[in-house]
Amino acid sequence: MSGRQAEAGGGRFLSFEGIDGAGKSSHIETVAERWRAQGLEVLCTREPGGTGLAETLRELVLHQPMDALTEALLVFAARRDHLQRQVEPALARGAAVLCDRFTDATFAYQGAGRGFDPAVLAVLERWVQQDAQGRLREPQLTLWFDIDPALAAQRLAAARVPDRFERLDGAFFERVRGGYAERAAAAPQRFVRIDAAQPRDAVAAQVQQALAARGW
Ligand SMILES: Nc1ncnc2c1ncn2[C@@H]1O[C@H](COP(=O)(O)OP(=O)(O)O)[C@@H](O)[C@H]1O
Ligand SMILES: Cc1cn([C@H]2C[C@H](O)[C@@H](COP(=O)(O)OP(=O)(O)O)O2)c(=O)[nH]c1=O
Repeated sequence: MSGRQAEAGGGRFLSFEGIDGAGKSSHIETVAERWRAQGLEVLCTREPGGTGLAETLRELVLHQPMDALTEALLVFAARRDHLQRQVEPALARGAAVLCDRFTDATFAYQGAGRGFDPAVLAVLERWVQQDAQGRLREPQLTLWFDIDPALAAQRLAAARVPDRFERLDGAFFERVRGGYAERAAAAPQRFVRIDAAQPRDAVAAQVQQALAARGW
C-alpha cells in the first residue's frame, strides 16, 4: 500500500478490475455475501456509476461518441461524485466498499487503450481523489482479473449486447491489458493478479486466497 494513501477509517476498499468479459462481476456478490455473513456492512458499487449523477454520466460514456479527453473528464467527474456521496461516507462508517472498477480502469482504457496522456490522467486523479492532507484515496486491494482478450471476447459474445467499449477490437483490449499490467507492476502491494481464464470455482478460490492473505 502506498504511503500517500488516505486512511480508510476502519473500512475496507476493494476494487475489481480487468478487461470486459474477464468475469469479475460474477465474484463481487460472492465476496459481499461472505462479508455480510460476518456482520460487516458492505457497499457494492461500480464505476462509472454509484450515484444518480454518476449513473447518468455512465450512460453517456458507454453509449455516446466522444474523444478520449471527454471520456476521461466524464469518468473522473462521475468518480468525484461517487467518492463524495457514497465511498467516503461508507468508509468513514467502517463499511466495506466493493467497487467494480476504479481509477486503474481509466489508466488502462483511456490511457493505454485510447492512447491518452497518462500524465494528464495522474493530474486529474490527484484533483479528484486527494484529501485536504494531500493523501490519495485508492483501494487497499485491487483484484485484477487477467485474461487473454480472445477468450474474454468469446465469453462476451455469448453473454450480452456490446456497449461502446465492448465493440472495440482485440488490439484495443491487448493495450488495455498491458495498461493493467503496468499499473500492477507500479503498485505490487495493492494489486493481486487473478488468472481469470480458469473455471469459475478456481477463480473464486484465487479471490478467496487473496482476501485471506490480507486477513479479510
Ligand atoms: N470463469 C469463467 N469461465 C467461463 N465463463 C465465465 C467465467 N466467469 C464469468 N463467465 C461468464 O463470462 C461472461 C462475462 O462475465 P462478467 O462477470 O459479466 O464479466 P465482466 O464483469 O468482467 O465484464 C458472463 O456470461 C459470465 O457468466
Ligand atoms: C471506470 C471506467 C470504466 N471504463 C469502461 C470499461 C468498461 O468497458 C465500461 C463499463 O465497465 P463495466 O462495469 O465492466 O461494464 P459491464 O457492466 O458491461 O460489465 O466502462 C472506462 O473506460 N474508464 C473508466 O475509468
